[in-house]
Order: sequence, then C-alpha cells, then structure tokens
Amino acid sequence: MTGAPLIVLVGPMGVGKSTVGQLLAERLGTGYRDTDEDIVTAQGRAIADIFVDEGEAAFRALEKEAVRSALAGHDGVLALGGGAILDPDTRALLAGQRVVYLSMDVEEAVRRTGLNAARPLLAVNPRKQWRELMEARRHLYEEVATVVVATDGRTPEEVTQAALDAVELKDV
Ligand SMILES: Nc1ncnc2c1ncn2[C@@H]1O[C@H](COP(=O)(O)OP(=O)(O)O)[C@@H](O)[C@H]1O
Ligand SMILES: O=C(O)C1=C[C@@H](OP(=O)(O)O)[C@@H](O)[C@H](O)C1
Ligand SMILES: [Mg+2]
Repeated sequence: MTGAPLIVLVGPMGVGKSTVGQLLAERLGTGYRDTDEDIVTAQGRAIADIFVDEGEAAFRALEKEAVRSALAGHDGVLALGGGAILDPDTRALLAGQRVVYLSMDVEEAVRRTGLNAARPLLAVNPRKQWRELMEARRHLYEEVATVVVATDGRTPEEVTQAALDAVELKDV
C-alpha cells in the first residue's frame, strides 16, 4: 500500500489512539497501522525496554523513521505514539494530512493510564507528569491537527463516530 493515510491519529498516551484507530479502520473498511507496533516488531523489544536500554533519544530516532515510513507507505488509518509530534520534521510531514487530535483532561488521563509500566513516561506520579507533559505538548498537537475530538466521558465507539463526523468521511 502506498499513498497518504486516510486518517492520522495524534494525542497523548492513553487517549485511545490505538483503540479508536482500529475501530475507525473497521468502519472505513481500510487497514490499520500503529507506529509503536512497527517499532516493537522491527526491534523485537517492548517500547519500555527500548527506553530503559537505550534512552528516550534513541527511541525518538526510531520513532521518527517509523512515522516517516508509515506516512509514505500506508493509506489506511495510522496511529502515532503520543510523543511523535515532538519532532519538527515529523510535524512538517503532517502538514497537509488529515490529522485527528484525540484529547482528554488530566483526570481522564490518569484513570486510563494509571501506573501502567508499559508507559515509562508516566511511571512515577502520573497526575503531575501528565500535567507537565500536556503543558509541553498541547500546542504541538493543536498545531498539527485538522480537527480535535474530545474523548472525555465517551466510549471508544462514540469517539470513533465523533471522529468520522468531524472529518466528514462516510463509513462503507
Ligand atoms: N474512550 C475511552 N474510554 C475509556 N477507556 C478508553 C477509551 N479509549 C481507550 N480506552 C482505554 O484506555 C487505554 C489506552 O488506550 P490506547 O488505545 O492504548 O491509547 P493510546 O494508543 O492513545 O495510548 C486502554 O486500556 C483502552 O482500553
Ligand atoms: O507520549 C509518549 O511520549 C509515548 C507514547 C507511547 O505511545 P501511546 O501514545 O500510544 O501510548 C509510546 O510511544 C511511548 O511510551 C512514548
Ligand atoms: Mg497507542
């Protein structure tokens, strides 16, 4: 498959990019791809292990390449890792794409991610870390977004429908 993705999902970890991405792909009858999964498959290691073994900078380099490759080689729904938009080259590549920013408030974030060890950036004091993370990133999500879809108090199915309505793509 080649060409630009139909939809690219961005937003903080735990907001539902992977869950909603798969539902969106089903509704649109297209493929689903997730850059975190691409990295895990290529490296044969969990994301958390890459962070621990090699550090965040090494992970970001792998992520940048995974996103570049997926944007060029996937025409379905693409979910990015929550920190992918930190890279300026990645943000430039997202310009002109149909980008859906899934958003949520801090309390919803803590409820969903909790103390999940698979998300190393939230391993200690998740509420404080989530706040700081969003202060640093919110404007970047907004910068790349075509539309913003709030997920608070919505089921994954409701978020999926809201995203379809927002981008005005009809499911088949
Ligand atoms: N709308 C939602 N409401 C409640 N829980 C959700 C919702 N969307 C996702 N979740 C749950 O939150 C967690 C993180 O979802 P995930 O899709 O992995 O997020 P992301 O890929 O953005 O990190 C999972 O346990 C998932 O089942
Ligand atoms: O926000 C981040 O910096 C990260 C988000 C994670 O992906 P999800 O957003 O899918 O959880 C994963 O890429 C890694 O743990 C770093
Ligand atoms: Mg994910």
